[in-house]
Amino acid sequence: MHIPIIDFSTFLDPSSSDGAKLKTAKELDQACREVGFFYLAGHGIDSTVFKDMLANAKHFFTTASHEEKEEIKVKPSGEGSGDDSRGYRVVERADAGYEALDFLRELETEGPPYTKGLGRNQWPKSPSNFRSVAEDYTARLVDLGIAIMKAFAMALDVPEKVFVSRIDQSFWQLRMAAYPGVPKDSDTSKSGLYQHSDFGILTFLLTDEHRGSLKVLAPNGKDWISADPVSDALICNIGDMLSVWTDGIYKSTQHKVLHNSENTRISIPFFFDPNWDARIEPVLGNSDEKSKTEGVNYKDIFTGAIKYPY
Ligand SMILES: O=C(O)CCC(=O)C(=O)O
Ligand SMILES: [Fe+2]
Repeated sequence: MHIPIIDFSTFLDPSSSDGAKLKTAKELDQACREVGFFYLAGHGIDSTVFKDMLANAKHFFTTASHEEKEEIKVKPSGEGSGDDSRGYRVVERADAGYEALDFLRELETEGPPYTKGLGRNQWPKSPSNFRSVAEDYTARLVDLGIAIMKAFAMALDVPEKVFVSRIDQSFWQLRMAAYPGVPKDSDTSKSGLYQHSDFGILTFLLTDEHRGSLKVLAPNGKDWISADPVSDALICNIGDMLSVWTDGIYKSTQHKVLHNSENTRISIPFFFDPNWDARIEPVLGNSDEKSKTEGVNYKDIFTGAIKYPY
């Protein structure tokens, strides 16, 4: 299996012809049907933004004190300003080990107390540009997510508004993760993330230079392929809800992290998800009954996926 590199610049360029845009959209479409993963180049985001994001995440995980981390840790919903999902957490399980910071779109809701997912973000105080860099990055990826959905609509011959009206207030989630370094002589890695598929629409992943940590399941269901970083490109993958939306034509491919280096690995997934109130139903009228589902409500999927404590 080969993870293709898609140059998206033609689609983003307003002076491109419809024919040229369709060609790019079809390349994307093919990657989503066959692999469910692709590298996105020509996305228009300056590499300094990537560098700043990775540097700020590394700064927080490697230099923040225990107290600073505790202060912004994820708290249960109903307790103070907690909502189960935003802030700092440590995962130490048999099948996963990492530290994470999660930020989500803030909806205009009453509170505190907050219900699951509907609270407010908790930002590290240092470095001082942490929040502005992350918010700038988020704004760029929200625009990119909408543009890619337009490309999918074009390639699939679905009216653009069917997709756009359900993702134009995307309930995005920005995660910064640190997978701990693993001592050379240790025989099992406790640094990683169990096999899974992402539950939303589209994931944009930015990682540091470590190779061999992210593994993607090949279509034969046996081989694991390393999805190593490609300079200045984002690693993208399809989530379960887009797979449902496209009658199973786009693959939400299984993947996992097994980190074996002696150094901390920084990884920053951005989950581009539907609007909080969106209902997603298959749109293609695919005649294959096996791929048919009734459809799903995003907020049910999200609240089902967030299981506090982690
Ligand atoms: O860190 C990575 O490379 C991937 C993380 C991931 O798959 C996830 O958070 O869903
Ligand atoms: Fe994932």
